[in-house]
Amino acid sequence: MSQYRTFTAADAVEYAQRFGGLSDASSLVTAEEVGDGNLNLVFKIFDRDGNSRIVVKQALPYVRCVGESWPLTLERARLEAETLVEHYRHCPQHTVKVVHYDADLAVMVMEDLSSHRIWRGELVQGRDYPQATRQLGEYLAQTLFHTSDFYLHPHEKKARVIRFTNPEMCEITEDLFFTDPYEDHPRNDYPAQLEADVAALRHDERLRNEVAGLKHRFFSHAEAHLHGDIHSGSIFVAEGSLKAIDAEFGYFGPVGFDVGTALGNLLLNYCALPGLLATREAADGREQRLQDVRTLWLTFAERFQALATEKSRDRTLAWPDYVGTYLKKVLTDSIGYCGSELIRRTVGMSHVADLETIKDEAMRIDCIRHAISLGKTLIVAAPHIDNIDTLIARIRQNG
Ligand SMILES: Nc1ncnc2c1ncn2[C@@H]1O[C@H](COP(=O)(O)OP(=O)(O)O)[C@@H](O)[C@H]1O
Ligand SMILES: CSC[C@H]1O[C@H](OP(=O)(O)O)[C@H](O)[C@@H]1O
Repeated sequence: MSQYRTFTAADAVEYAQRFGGLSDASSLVTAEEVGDGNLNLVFKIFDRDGNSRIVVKQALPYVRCVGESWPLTLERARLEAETLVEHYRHCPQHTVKVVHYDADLAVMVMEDLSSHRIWRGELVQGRDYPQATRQLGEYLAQTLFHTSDFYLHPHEKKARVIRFTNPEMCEITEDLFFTDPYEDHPRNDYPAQLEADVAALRHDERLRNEVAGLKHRFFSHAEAHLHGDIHSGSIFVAEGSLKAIDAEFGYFGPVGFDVGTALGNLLLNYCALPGLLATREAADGREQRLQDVRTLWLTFAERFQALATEKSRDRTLAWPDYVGTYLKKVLTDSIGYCGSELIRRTVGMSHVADLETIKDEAMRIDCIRHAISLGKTLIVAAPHIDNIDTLIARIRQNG
């Protein structure tokens, strides 16, 4: 019989006292539920002085933003905790530290990142964190290289693919990214004024063919242990610091999916900036986002290449030219998945604050239209773009 029960604030305090690993645990007295994501409960636990000290996250047996009509596996708490532990092993400087995990209660306790802010909110305000994209590139290179066939023994890799098989969470991505936006689906959600733009996606044969390929690779290419949902709302930043959280979509999939999701969220902000900031600041912000796209890819690719040169364990994959050949394929995938993130966040059910908070309705619709059009362009162009400067030129051409 499962011990699972949904935590109250009092339960979360008691749990943090027992399992938070703090030497002054009895000073923890109150909790506030701060979850603003689509799926789970998140409690900040405060001490007597009102300082937030530790965080307790619990999976609900359903999708929080929809309700009990959409049941969802509690197993996602294990997948999240174990993915974060694994990523922390390879990149502690850019991964939240998990202190404790409990399968029966679907709860994990983790370090409190209240000194940081969620990156998306900062991007929406036009606040720049100059080191963030370099740090994100480092996180992606370290976590994806060390969980790939370049590094892991083939037996160990296969055992991990099994341990991190994540069918229910992957199904959400499979549907929301690659199916719904290209069909007339009730979960889709976009302004009526964009009906013609969205209908055109359904009838674009080249686009549909590329999206089929992206979904097929998401199903079948177990290249590395992905974060699985590395958007700017899953990343905390502070001056000189970046930490990834929220890894419940973690599984072994195509490396370009993580890189492309991260790039896509920079470009969602790029599309939204004209609606968020005054003309001059928006133009500067957009230039900065394009530089961020460049820095993110180059840091990821250079660091992955260096790790492969230094640490590849498989003698065949260690052939000096091979990592370059592989990274070209990763760039193609990344551009495709980046385009699919732009489309699923505008046409599909799950939207982003960058676009949703634009106050002027006509401007908001223009920005969403731009994101859809850029997403479509990138998905179709991806197989023909073989370097980052061509990608940036293509983004500029699109407006
Ligand atoms: N370690 C943490 N420290 C401080 N706040 C956190 C931490 N983890 C999550 N949060 C807060 O909870 C919110 C939701 O967390 P998230 O992991 O994104 O939930 P979900 O899985 O529902 O998307 C975050 O946007 C952030 O405000
Ligand atoms: C029905 S889940 C929709 C959406 O929510 C997840 O994001 P988050 O956990 O950060 O709120 C993920 O991106 C899913 O695609």
